[in-house]
Amino acid sequence: MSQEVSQLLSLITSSVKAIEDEFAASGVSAIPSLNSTDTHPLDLKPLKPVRDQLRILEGACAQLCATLAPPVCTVTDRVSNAIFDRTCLEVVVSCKIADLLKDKPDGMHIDQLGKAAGIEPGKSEQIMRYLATSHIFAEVKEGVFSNNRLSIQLLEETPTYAYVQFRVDQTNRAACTLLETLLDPVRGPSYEGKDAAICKAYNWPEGWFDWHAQTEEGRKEAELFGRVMTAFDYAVAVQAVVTDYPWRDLAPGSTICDIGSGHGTVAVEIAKAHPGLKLILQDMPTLLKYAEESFWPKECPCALQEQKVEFIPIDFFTEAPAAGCDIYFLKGILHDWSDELCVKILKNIRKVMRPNSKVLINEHLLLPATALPTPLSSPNSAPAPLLSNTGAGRLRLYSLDVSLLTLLNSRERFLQEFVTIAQQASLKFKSTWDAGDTYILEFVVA
Ligand SMILES: C[S@@+](CC[C@H](N)C(=O)[O-])C[C@H]1O[C@@H](n2cnc3c(N)ncnc32)[C@H](O)[C@@H]1O
Repeated sequence: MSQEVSQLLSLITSSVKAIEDEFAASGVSAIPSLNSTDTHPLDLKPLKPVRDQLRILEGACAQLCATLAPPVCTVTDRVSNAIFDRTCLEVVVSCKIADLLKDKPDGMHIDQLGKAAGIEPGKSEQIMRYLATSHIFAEVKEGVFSNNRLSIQLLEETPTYAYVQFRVDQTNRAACTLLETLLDPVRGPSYEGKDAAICKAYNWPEGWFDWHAQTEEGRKEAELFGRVMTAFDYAVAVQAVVTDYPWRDLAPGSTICDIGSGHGTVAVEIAKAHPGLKLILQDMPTLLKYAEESFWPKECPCALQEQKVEFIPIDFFTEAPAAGCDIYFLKGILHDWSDELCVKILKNIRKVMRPNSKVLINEHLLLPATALPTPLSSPNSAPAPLLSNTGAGRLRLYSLDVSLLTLLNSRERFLQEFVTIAQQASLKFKSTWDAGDTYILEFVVA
């Protein structure tokens, strides 16, 4: 066995053992079978050791398979699977197949299921078997399909359903024009939102968020996008932003201003965990309307009753946020915009900060995909022989990066890039907090 293969194998063994230990310590030691529809407390709240080990496991498994499999298989599979994963998910989400299988633990025969979905049964079977082969849905016996732990994520009531709809439809249409956009003499070299692939695909004169703000169709889509962000937040273990940053050290009554809050997926969790804090959510009016009228009354009615949460519309390029807050929190905001526009947003915040206010920038941090050891100064770390960015263990970040390119003509950044941008708004870097897949970067008045 080559040294690299044996190192990868031992990473797989040690990470699986560590994850099993965490399941045992969680109080619900049984790991649910993939073919059940059971949930586990760690599903939505994976602890830091589980997340760290899972990244290693995913990176090592993918690297081992890519090392041992014939290269032609890996590359041809990659392109076919990408196309047909998307296509088959589009079919099952549009035909609401997970909902048709709800509360049917013994599954449905494909004749009955195809008929209910409105698709010829033989053809439905091809779609369902492809997905069951990649563990989304279970084929309980030949020709009989049921939900499983993955397919229940496709029930219409879940945020993941909205996420899949958004990706297979709007993102996909935009992605199909990416090559043409990259080679376009005007759009190719531009970093302006209005020149993104999505604007070419839909013929929009302005950028994606302008479309959200300015058109009726866009406002409806913005509401859906709030649900999309909730699913994404769960996928990047957003709970860690709440558990791994010391919010508890803030004095009761301290105010956190969540800028570009969306519905406030994180803010709502902070409000539940720290009811003494005050939250101010600032975003476009459409998102705040849904947040105030639907999301918060369901998720955290106490915060509304006790007036611990306020909703204040903002255009963060032209207006300063609420003055004098203890914390200005920006999650997944700066990665949407060019350096120049990020400086504009931060300068607007800087204007209203008190001397001891903090700015928390919650973002992913890029690392190169080299096979070299991670620099010691880096907040990420991957054991050899994994890629320094953990490869498949962090692929979600790099697909998000290409998604930002496609939808907004923007990109994820390296730590030093955030420090440089913040300096231009007279903010000084203090420290980094590890929060799930993302990091919280703390800045103070320079
Ligand atoms: C990627 S989402 C992040 C949402 C939320 N922070 C989260 O992580 O779930 C970006 C948010 O910025 C908001 N946004 C975009 N342009 C804005 C502007 N000019 N002023 C205020 N909010 C804006 C969008 O409506 C959206 O909710």
